[in-house]
Amino acid sequence: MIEINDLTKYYGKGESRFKALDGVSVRINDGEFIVILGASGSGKSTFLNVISGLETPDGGCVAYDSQELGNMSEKDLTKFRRENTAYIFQQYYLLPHLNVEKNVRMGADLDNNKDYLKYIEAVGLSDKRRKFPSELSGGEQQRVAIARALAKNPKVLFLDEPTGALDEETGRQVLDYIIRLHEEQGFTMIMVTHNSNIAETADRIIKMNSGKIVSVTENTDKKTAYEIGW
Ligand SMILES: Nc1ncnc2c1ncn2[C@@H]1O[C@H](COP(=O)(O)OP(=O)(O)OP(=O)(O)O)[C@@H](O)[C@H]1O
Repeated sequence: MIEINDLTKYYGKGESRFKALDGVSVRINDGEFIVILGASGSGKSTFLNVISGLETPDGGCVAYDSQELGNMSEKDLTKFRRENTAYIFQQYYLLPHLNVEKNVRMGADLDNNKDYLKYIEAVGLSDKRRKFPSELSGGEQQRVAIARALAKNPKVLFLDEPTGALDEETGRQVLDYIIRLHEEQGFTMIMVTHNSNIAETADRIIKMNSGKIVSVTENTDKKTAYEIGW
């Protein structure tokens, strides 16, 4: 379980000081799929970055099974993140001089996980494993990023607008891969998106506004990537 308690986060100094997170508390259960919705600037990415340990809060705390991130040294936090978490962004951040297999292997090596080929297969790219990122479509590149993230065998997968750069058809396809892999492998998944339709595929929906959580809703009618609007 991830326990998030009364987080605050400021950006800037003096008069331009801005409260990006304002007393955010919520508990996330193991294996849950959470979607975080909110207008631009509502603090979604800041929230994701703070709970994943990428950024430090100015107040409050984040604990994974009672291991508090704030009590860890920089070195321990880096190790914790490497061993337990993975990130998928709107941009794919693949290494252009490495082929698909080597990009994914880089993720796998972090966890001494040599079984990386199965992740390439899981995202349907076995026949393209020797191709370079520039030879792939946007959707295929994002699927490589998914395979790379999952090859780390993360306990928690963070996604920030994973389909934001994709057209509808490709976006649905990538979302379908993500949802199916989550169901098969049971990691916890926390996804930030502008697309409120995607919330219909999640277990719970967190809505944010002005750095605060305004609602947390249980989704009792989970849909697939192909059943939602876009
Ligand atoms: N590094 C930073 N320095 C200064 N201000 C920042 C920084 N990062 C975010 N902010 C500000 O904090 C607020 C929340 O930003 P955040 O990126 O978390 O919002 P968001 O809901 O994810 O928005 P979007 O949907 O547009 O990505 C915004 O007003 C933003 O300008």
